[in-house]
Amino acid sequence: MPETLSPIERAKHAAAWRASAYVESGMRVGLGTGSTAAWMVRRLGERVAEEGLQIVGVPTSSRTADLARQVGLTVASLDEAKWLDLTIDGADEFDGALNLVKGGGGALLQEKIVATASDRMIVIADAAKEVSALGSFPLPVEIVPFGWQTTKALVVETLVNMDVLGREATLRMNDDVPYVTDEGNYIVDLNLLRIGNARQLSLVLNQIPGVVENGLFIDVCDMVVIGHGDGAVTLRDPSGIAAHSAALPQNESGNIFADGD
Ligand SMILES: O=C[C@H](O)[C@H](O)[C@H](O)COP(=O)(O)O
Repeated sequence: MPETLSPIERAKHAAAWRASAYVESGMRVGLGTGSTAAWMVRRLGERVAEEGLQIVGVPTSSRTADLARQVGLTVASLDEAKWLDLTIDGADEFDGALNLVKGGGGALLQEKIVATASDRMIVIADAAKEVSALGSFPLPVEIVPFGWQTTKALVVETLVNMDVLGREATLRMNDDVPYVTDEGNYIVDLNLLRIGNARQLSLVLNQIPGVVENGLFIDVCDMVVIGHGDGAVTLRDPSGIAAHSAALPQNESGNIFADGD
C-alpha cells in the first residue's frame, strides 16, 4: 500500500485490493467507476502483469475504459461479453440490506446495467459510506435532454406528492453547462427528506417519461467490502457482518464467497 495515502484513500485502497482477490483467471468482470473502483482496476492491472491473470473487463464508463486499457486489461463491451461472472464497483451509500445509492460520478446507468448482468456484485467502499437509512447522499436521476425541464418538474411534483422532497432538485452542472453522461443524458440530483420504501421510489421515478434510470440499486449487491482508515477491511453480506479481517481468500475453488460466508 502506498505510504502517503490519506486515511480515506487508504480505506478505499484496502477495500479495492481485498475485493480484487476474488477475481480469477477466466472471469468476465464488470469494472465499476469512481475513485474506489479505480484502485480496483489498477490492482487488476498489477495482477495481470505479475501473475498472468487472464480476464475480460467490461467497463462502466469511458473513464474506467481508459484506465483499464492503460493498466493492461483486456476490455470488452457488455454486448461482447454478454454475461459477467462478477462486478466490482464503488457506491455513494450502502445500508444494512446492501441496498445502494450510486451515481455520484455520473455513471449510474451503465453501472446498473453491468451489475444486473453479473452473477455477483461486490461493492467496495470506505466505512463512511455505511448508513442506517439511504438518502443522505443526493439521489442521482438520469434524464434525457429532450424536455429536461418538464421531466425535472414532473420528478419534483411526484416527490412532493410522496412527501419526500427536501430542498429543490438540481440539474448537475459541469462548469456552466449541464453535465452530460456517457449515454448523452443529464442528471438531476434529488435532495430527499427520506427515501422510505426504496424499491417503490425507484419504480415510481423510472415510470416518469424522460427518466432513464435512478441511482437506487435494490437487491443488486451481494457483498460489501468495507475499507477502514488503518488499512483493515471487513466484509458484509445481507445477513449482517461476516467477521473477516484483512486475510485474503483461502479458497481458490471458484466460489467467490467460500471464505467463511
Ligand atoms: O457514478 C459513480 C459511481 O456510482 C461511483 O461508484 C460512486 O459515485 C462512488 O464513487 P467513489 O468511489 O469515488 O466514492
